[in-house]
Amino acid sequence: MQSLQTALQNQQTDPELSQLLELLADICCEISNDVRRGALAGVLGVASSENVQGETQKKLDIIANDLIKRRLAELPSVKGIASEEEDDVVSLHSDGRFLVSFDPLDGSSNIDINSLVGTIFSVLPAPEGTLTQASFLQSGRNQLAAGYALYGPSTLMALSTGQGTQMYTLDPNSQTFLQLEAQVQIPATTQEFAINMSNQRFWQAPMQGYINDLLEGANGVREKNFNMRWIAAMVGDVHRVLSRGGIFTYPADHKNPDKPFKLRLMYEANPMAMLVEQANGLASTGYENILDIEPSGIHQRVAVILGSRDEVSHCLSYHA
Ligand SMILES: O=P(O)(O)OC[C@H]1O[C@](O)(COP(=O)(O)O)[C@@H](O)[C@@H]1O
Ligand SMILES: [Mg+2]
Ligand SMILES: [Mg+2]
Repeated sequence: MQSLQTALQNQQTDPELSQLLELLADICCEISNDVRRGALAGVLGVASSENVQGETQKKLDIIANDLIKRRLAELPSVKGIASEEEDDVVSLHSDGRFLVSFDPLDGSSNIDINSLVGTIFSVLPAPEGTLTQASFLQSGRNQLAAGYALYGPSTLMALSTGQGTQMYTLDPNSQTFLQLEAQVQIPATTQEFAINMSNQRFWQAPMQGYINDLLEGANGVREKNFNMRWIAAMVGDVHRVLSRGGIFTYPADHKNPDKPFKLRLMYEANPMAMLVEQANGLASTGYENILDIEPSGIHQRVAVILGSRDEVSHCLSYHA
């Protein structure tokens, strides 16, 4: 198995970008060690704070955020960062070439039940001039790299630099990532969907119609049965989609009129959309390809429908 470092060299990745991705991998390895030690490392439970989005922070949200911020500051090529757990962007090196957006810990509600969590990251080119929020407001098509680490029974990492999506596994002995798959391919068809069904009555008509037809299974217009999975961590649900196909969606809902969408564009939807598209899948809001969205804010939220190409297209036909 080739190491992440060798794989990036073989792909002729820009050396400074490789250095950044290797650092991100190293940081994820450190977070993985904290997650594994759990209560022994004192990382479980809630912190006494809220993030900019009014969500209660878990200790591990803050620990992971501070670790990523501190370690990325070591690299002169990083101009600034944006994080789910930071109100504003953070300036690092004024001459840096890269911007990094991240969700330090995705699936926070899973931490205390010892279930799947992960870290999601996205790398953009840094525009010239002073760093502001506007520096980050670039469409997902501009991403130089996107990836996630999944802290599960083993620690895995999915990564794309625009040359397909690769999957790596963490070797706990050498503390390095080794390549499992050089070209992840999401099957075009599926019989598996992922959605938080408890929000059903709050969805808009197109999603109501689509999910109703899935639930009717072999007796309905789809003429086949569908299975449902919901991990409650996007990183886990997207990992399943990359592993064996499926459709994952967090659609618009009117449960809370001030918050029609759940997932954040810059550090959840965009990096996952890149990984999925690079693995032959599709990622849309229902009306627009996620990677084509021109962002309006670093914490902007969007509807997400992603996964197996034919199934996502089928779902989009309800939105047409
Ligand atoms: O609570 P719900 O509706 O199941 O939402 C789960 C969704 O929320 C998230 O956990 C949000 O991410 P954070 O944990 O980073 O806030 C997604 O990963 C996941 O898909
Ligand atoms: Mg998240
Ligand atoms: Mg998070």
